[in-house]
Amino acid sequence: MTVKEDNNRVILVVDIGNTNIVLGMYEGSELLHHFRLSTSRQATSDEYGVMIYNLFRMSGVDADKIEGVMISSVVPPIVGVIEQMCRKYLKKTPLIVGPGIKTGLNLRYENPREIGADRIVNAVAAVELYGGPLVVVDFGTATTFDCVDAQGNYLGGAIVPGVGISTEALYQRASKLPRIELEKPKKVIGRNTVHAMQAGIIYGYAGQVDGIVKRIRKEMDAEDLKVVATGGLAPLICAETESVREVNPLLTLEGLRLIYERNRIVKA
Ligand SMILES: Nc1ncnc2c1ncn2[C@@H]1O[C@H](COP(=O)(O)OP(=O)(O)OP(=O)(O)O)[C@@H](O)[C@H]1O
Ligand SMILES: CC(C)(CO)[C@@H](O)C(=O)NCCC(=O)O
Ligand SMILES: [K+]
Repeated sequence: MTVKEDNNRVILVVDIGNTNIVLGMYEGSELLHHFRLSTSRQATSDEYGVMIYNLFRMSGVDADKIEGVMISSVVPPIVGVIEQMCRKYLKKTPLIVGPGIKTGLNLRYENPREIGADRIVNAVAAVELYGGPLVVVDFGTATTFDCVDAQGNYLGGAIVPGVGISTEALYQRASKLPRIELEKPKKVIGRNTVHAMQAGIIYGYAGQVDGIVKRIRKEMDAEDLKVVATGGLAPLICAETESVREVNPLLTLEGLRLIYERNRIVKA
């Protein structure tokens, strides 16, 4: 790994999800490193501090070079723990996506505070990279659909049980169904249990995306709607969709970086 010797500022972005905490280190617009930790509701700020310390050491980035930290969280109890970790180990007070943070979007949810921060962050990145009108699909713990029109209005969207949790429920609740490897089966008509489950999950989720997108396109009256996807399972599912044009696994980190830049207070 290369160690950057220049004095350029580095920012740390942190996406706290229900399954994973994803961290990215950016120098300017360049993503130097990214890491995925499993979300632990028990871990203390010191335990997260040890992880961060090791990640910095492993990647050869000097923690003193961190100019600032931008966090989004959809797990309320963890954000305070990570915030404390940043203060103690990085000597930085992080910015947190929420009220008071500029996103550049006009949030048209009935109650904007209710929108998951990750959904806002995805929408910000997608608008910047692809331009509206668009829909972002994120295959995380939940699969989320977020719509933005050509004027930058965040319109809302849809929330579906995610691929991982629905597959887990099937295995937990049906005695004869095993835990399976998620890979594309050769045919949609499965002739054994594993192939039948793989067909149902992969083609089912792909069809769900195409079906919801079709309705969104109609409701937004946007023939030119762009469909962008992110999240761990996006490549697998989206290869089977007709509507998804772009898969960008790092969309949420990009969004956090953009929001940081829009809210950065330059110290004299
Ligand atoms: N190969 C796989 N087989 C089965 N389930 C998987 C696989 N890869 C990921 N998952 C599950 O899919 C879900 C989404 O995974 P992913 O890693 O994209 O989460 P994430 O985007 O970090 O989610 P969040 O942001 O909500 O924490 C998780 O519940 C995960 O356990
Ligand atoms: C839907 C999830 C769980 C996806 O991570 C998250 O965005 C969330 O908790 N949202 C809050 C509800 C909403 O966005 O309307
Ligand atoms: K996510």
